[in-house]
Amino acid sequence: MKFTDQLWEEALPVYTEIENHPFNQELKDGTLPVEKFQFYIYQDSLYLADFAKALATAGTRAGNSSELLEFLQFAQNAILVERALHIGYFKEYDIDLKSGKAPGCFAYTNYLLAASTFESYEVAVAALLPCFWIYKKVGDYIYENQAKPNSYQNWIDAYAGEDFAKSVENALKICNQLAQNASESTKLKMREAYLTASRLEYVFWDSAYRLEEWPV
Ligand SMILES: Cc1ncc(CO)c(N)n1
Repeated sequence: MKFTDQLWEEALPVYTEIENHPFNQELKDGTLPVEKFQFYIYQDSLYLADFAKALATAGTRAGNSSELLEFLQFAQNAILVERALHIGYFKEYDIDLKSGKAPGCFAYTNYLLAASTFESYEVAVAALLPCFWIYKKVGDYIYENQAKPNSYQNWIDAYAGEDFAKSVENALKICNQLAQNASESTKLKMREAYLTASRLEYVFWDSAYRLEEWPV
C-alpha cells in the first residue's frame, strides 16, 4: 500500500464531510448563492498568494533540484491562478478587496506558511498535499455529478482538468518517495500534517459558506 493511500484512508471522514458540505453540493447543483461564491473567490485569492510562498519555501528545502523545480512550478502556477481570478471573477463580480482574510483563511494560510518554514521538508510536503489532492477529488466529483448548465463551470473545469491532474500526480509521487526513506516518527508527523491540512480545507469551505467574520 502506498503511503498516500494510507493518508487517504485516514483522512477519508474529513474528505467525505468536504464533499457533502453544502458549499460543494450547491456548487455542483449550480444553486450556490453568488454572494458565497464571491466571498470564496476573494478568500481564495488571498489563500493562493500565501500558498505560492509556502510552495516556493518548501521547494528550497528539497533534497534535489528536480523537486525544487517541481515546487517552483507549483508556486508559479498558484500565482497564475490567482491572477486569473483577478482578471476573470474580480471583474465579473464587484468584489470588495478590503476586508482581508476571514479566520478560516487565516488559519489555513498561516498553517501552511509555518509548516513549510519550520517543519521538516517531508512534513511540509505532507501539509501541502491536501491542497492538491482534495481539490482534484472535489473537482472530479463535481464535474461528474454537476447540473448543466452551471454558472460555476469555469471553476469546475479548472480543478477537474488535465493540467491540474498532472500537478497532483507529481505531488503524490514526491510524497511517496519521501515516505519511503523517512523514519517512523517522520511518517507519523507527515500523517498528522496531512490530516490537519485536510481539516483546514474543510474549515475554508465552511468559512465561505457562512460568510465568516471575525467575532471581534
Ligand atoms: C483553499 C484552497 N485549497 C486548495 C486549492 C487548490 O490549489 C485552492 N485553490 N484553494
